[in-house]
Amino acid sequence: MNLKKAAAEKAVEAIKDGMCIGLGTGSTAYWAIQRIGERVRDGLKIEAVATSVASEELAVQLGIPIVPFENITRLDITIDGADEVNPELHLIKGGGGALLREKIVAANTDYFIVVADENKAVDTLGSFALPVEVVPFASEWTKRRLEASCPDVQWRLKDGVKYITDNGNYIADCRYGEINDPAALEAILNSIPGVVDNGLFVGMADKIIIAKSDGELDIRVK
Ligand SMILES: O=C(CO)[C@H](O)[C@H](O)COP(=O)(O)O
Repeated sequence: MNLKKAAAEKAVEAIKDGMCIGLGTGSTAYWAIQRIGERVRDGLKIEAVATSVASEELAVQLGIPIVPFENITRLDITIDGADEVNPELHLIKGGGGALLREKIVAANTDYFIVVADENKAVDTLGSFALPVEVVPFASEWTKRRLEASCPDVQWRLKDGVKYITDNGNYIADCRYGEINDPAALEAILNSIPGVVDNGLFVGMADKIIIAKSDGELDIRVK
């Protein structure tokens, strides 16, 4: 059974005619976009924005109407994946490098649905290295500031060079171990000059759909 697909397809059931939809990024959001594409082919009337170039390209291939961000003021529903979800519905995101656009989109959405397989459910956030998006200017200085609060900070690399986000920035992957107060850490990180944003999504998810290997869906709501 494809757990990511099962969670994603359940989430897509919430989409109705006339809605503006935020499309997430990653291998779980991929299945949501595929299903939305099928429903559009069957006559669903929606408009969408995407949280990454990759998701936008996929949506366009599938015939999902993509509109400029400036053309809409608010999204009805966004469906996106996560790297970790905790029992309070707080998240770590950004494993795919799209955390900034994902957070902007989630923050401007009325109902943010997170889809995941059971491997993403944790009691305490922090096993997954927290992605922090950093502007390239003086980035080693910013990294040193991050190291003041985190024992293990590594630049994300792609093909041996620093990974560049869709926004032209770097990602520092920060291993904190257990993150017991995500809201406090989010505020600390975002107060460091040079940090654009970080992958902690605190209090943003309205619903989390976790597909389990026994075939059940674990659905958590705010
Ligand atoms: O935050 C993300 C991308 O920036 C993804 O939603 C997250 O990494 C989960 O990815 P996947 O569904 O492939 O496991």
